[in-house]
Parts: sequence; structure tokens; C-alpha cells
Amino acid sequence: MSKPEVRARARASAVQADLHYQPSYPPIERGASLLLAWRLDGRRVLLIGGGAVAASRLGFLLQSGAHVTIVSPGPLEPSIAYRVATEPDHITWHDRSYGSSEGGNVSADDELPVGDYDMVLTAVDDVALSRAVCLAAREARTPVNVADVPPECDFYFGAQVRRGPLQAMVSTSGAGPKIAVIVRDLVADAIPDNVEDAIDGVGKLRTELRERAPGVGGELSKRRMRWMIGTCDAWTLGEMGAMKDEGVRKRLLDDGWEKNKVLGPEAVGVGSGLSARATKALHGAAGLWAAGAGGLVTGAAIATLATLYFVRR
Ligand SMILES: C[C@@]1(CC(=O)O)C2=NC(=C\c3[nH]c(c(CCC(=O)O)c3CC(=O)O)Cc3[nH]c(c(CC(=O)O)c3CCC(=O)O)/C=C3\N/C(=C\2)[C@@H](CCC(=O)O)[C@]3(C)CC(=O)O)/[C@H]1CCC(=O)O
Ligand SMILES: NC(=O)c1ccc[n+]([C@@H]2O[C@H](COP(=O)([O-])OP(=O)(O)OC[C@H]3O[C@@H](n4cnc5c(N)ncnc54)[C@H](O)[C@@H]3O)[C@@H](O)[C@H]2O)c1
Repeated sequence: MSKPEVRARARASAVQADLHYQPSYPPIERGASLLLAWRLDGRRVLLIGGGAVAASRLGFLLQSGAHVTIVSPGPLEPSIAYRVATEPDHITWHDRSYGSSEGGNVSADDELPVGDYDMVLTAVDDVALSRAVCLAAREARTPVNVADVPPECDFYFGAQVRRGPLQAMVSTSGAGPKIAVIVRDLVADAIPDNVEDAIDGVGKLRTELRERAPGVGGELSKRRMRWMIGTCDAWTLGEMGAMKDEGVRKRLLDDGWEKNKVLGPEAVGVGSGLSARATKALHGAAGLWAAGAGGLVTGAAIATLATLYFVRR
């Protein structure tokens, strides 16, 4: 055997050995969507339609800071008309139909081409127009959602809950939108009232920690993360609201961070005296919230996966 042949045989047997190795990783379940929090601040979105569904889309888009171009003949759904009047810097309304039609064929040819936008949404009761818009958007590689037509959606809207900066979305990967609504309501009920205070307090603590120990990456970043995780684990959500107090944060940073120690609430004069773990167990929803604000997103994802599992059975 020549040297290259020996090497090739050795490579092949190494690959074989790898294939026979069965690690205990969970199997991949296809059919899910990639859940993301899409940053649309200052981005351009084209919204075609001016009815109830467009109104719901518009509310979410404005919350995300997008600039929305609405194309729809009036009269608009009342809440859209109100936003058009009161949000002139964030909305441009074109009082007309979108697209053109020749010889009975609807086309997405328009003075406002879909490729000029970062996202395109249609919410119209016009199947041919929606399909034409979807094709044009895909040609231009602009993500598109056609309300209620899954094959023409690059992403779905889910059922959402918002509490200030906290956002959770439930999707059933298109299988049962009503179930998404039901699970969303369960998730909303499970979120403690004081979660906004906790996020506010922890957010301020993180900002001040970064001011004291600035920089990205490296050992410092790892140490900062370990300290934040340890601190959040040592406090209940209810107790974390006390971090809104500047004095509490200063004690945590001076006596904790600077001395390389994680301090519980009692150590800085806050709390019930119960250990964080015991209090969290009493609160019931411990697992979902244990990792603090960062874990909230994970919590939503867990809820979603649970939904997926439920729907598939
Ligand atoms: C969650 C929510 C978000 C939103 O739209 O903002 C949303 N649908 C909501 C409600 C809802 N929609 C429908 C019902 C009646 C019950 C029923 O039909 O089951 C209810 C229940 C109700 O109204 O309570 C009818 C419906 N919807 C779709 C089809 C077509 C099909 O499935 O083939 C049909 C049948 C039409 C027909 O029969 O003709 C398709 C989609 N609807 C989606 C999202 C996406 C998948 C979401 C996921 O991942 O699960 C997806 C794929 C595309 C999209 O539109 O993005 C919103 C809740 C808002 C809230 O309250 O927060
Ligand atoms: N995902 C959901 O939750 C959900 C719920 C209900 C309905 N839908 C679907 O969403 C679509 C819209 O529903 P709706 O209740 O808002 O309908 P709607 O009839 O209230 O509104 C349709 C809007 O589209 C406008 N329009 C029609 N043709 C147009 C064109 N060529 N260019 C621009 N605008 C045009 C109309 O002027 C109107 O403002 C429907 O197809 C419906 O099946 C989705």
C-alpha cells in the first residue's frame, strides 16, 4: 500500500470509530422555529393592510422602535388611525392599495419595493396579492410574514406577554395558535408582579459593575459573569427589587465584588431571613426564574418547548 493509501485508510477507520460512538445527546426534533428577540430599532418595515390584524402587528412594531410604512386604503382601523396621527416620526401612511394588477393578474410591482425594507408584513384578505408580495420579498431576501398563511411566513408571530423590559413569546410552530394563547396566559399568571422591580434593580447593578470593571471578554468578563450569576442565585426575585436602592448596590459592590465574595440579601440588610433557595422553593416557580433576568428568556423558551411537546403528543 502506498503512503497516501495508508493515510486514507487510517482516516476512514477513524471516521468509522466516530460513527460507532453513541453519545447521550438528545435527538434533534425538527419542525421548531428559531426563537429570537429581533432588534428593529430604526429599521424600516413595510406593513400592507390596515385592519384588525395590521393593528396588532403595528403595536408590536412601534414598541420595537421600527419605522413603519403602512400601505392601505382608508378608512384605517381606529387604533391605526390614532397611531398615524400621533406617531408621525415612526409611521408613514400611503392611502392606497399595494401592488398592481394587469389582465386579472396581481403583481407586487409597486413604487415601494419590498427589497427596500428590513421586514415585510401583509395582513390583507387578498390571497393573490399576499402570494405575490411573499415571492417578491423572498427574491429580495427580505423576511416576510403573510398573516395566517404558514407557507408564506419566514417567521411567525407568537402569543406574547410583556411586563416592561420582560417579554415572553409562545409559539406552537404553527400547530395551534389558540394553544399558544392559552399557554401564554398560563405563563403570564406565573410571572410574579415584582418582576419589573427585580429587572430594574439587577439591570442597575450590572451597569455599575461594568463601570467598575469595564471591558469585554477575557478573565475579567468571566469573573463578572460568575459574580452576577452567584448573586442572582442568592437572592429571590422579590428581594432583587431592593437592588433599585443605590445604597444596597454600593454595599454589594464594595463588600461583595471588590472582596471577591457573593453576598446574600441579609448581608446587605435586605430580606426575610429565609435562605434564597428556601424562599424560591416556597414560591413554586423556582426553576423558571432561578437564573434571574437572563433566565426569563430561557423560561419562555422552556414554556414554548413544553408546548411543542404537548402539541405533538
Ligand atoms: C399567536 C398569534 C399571534 C399573532 O397573530 O399576533 C397567531 N395567531 C393568533 C390567534 C389565532 N389565529 C387563528 C385563531 C383561530 C383558532 C384556530 O384556527 O386555531 C386564533 C386564536 C384566537 O384568535 O384566539 C387562526 C389562524 N392562524 C393561523 C392560521 C392558518 C393555519 O394554521 O394554517 C389560522 C386558521 C385560519 C383559518 O382557519 O382560516 C396561522 C398563524 N397564526 C399565528 C399566530 C402563526 C402561528 C403561531 C404559532 O407558532 O403557534 C401563524 C402560523 C402565522 C402568523 O400569522 O404569524 C395570535 C394570538 C394573538 C394573541 O392573542 O396574543
Ligand atoms: N394571525 C391572526 O391572528 C389572524 C386573525 C384573524 C385574521 N387573520 C388574517 O389576516 C388577514 C387580515 O385580517 P383582518 O381581520 O385585519 O382583515 P380586515 O378585512 O379587517 O382588513 C384588511 C385590510 O387590508 C386592506 N387591503 C385590502 N386590499 C389591500 C391592498 N391590495 N393593499 C393594501 N391594503 C389592502 C383593507 O383596506 C383593510 O384595511 C386575513 O387574511 C385574515 O385571514 C389573521
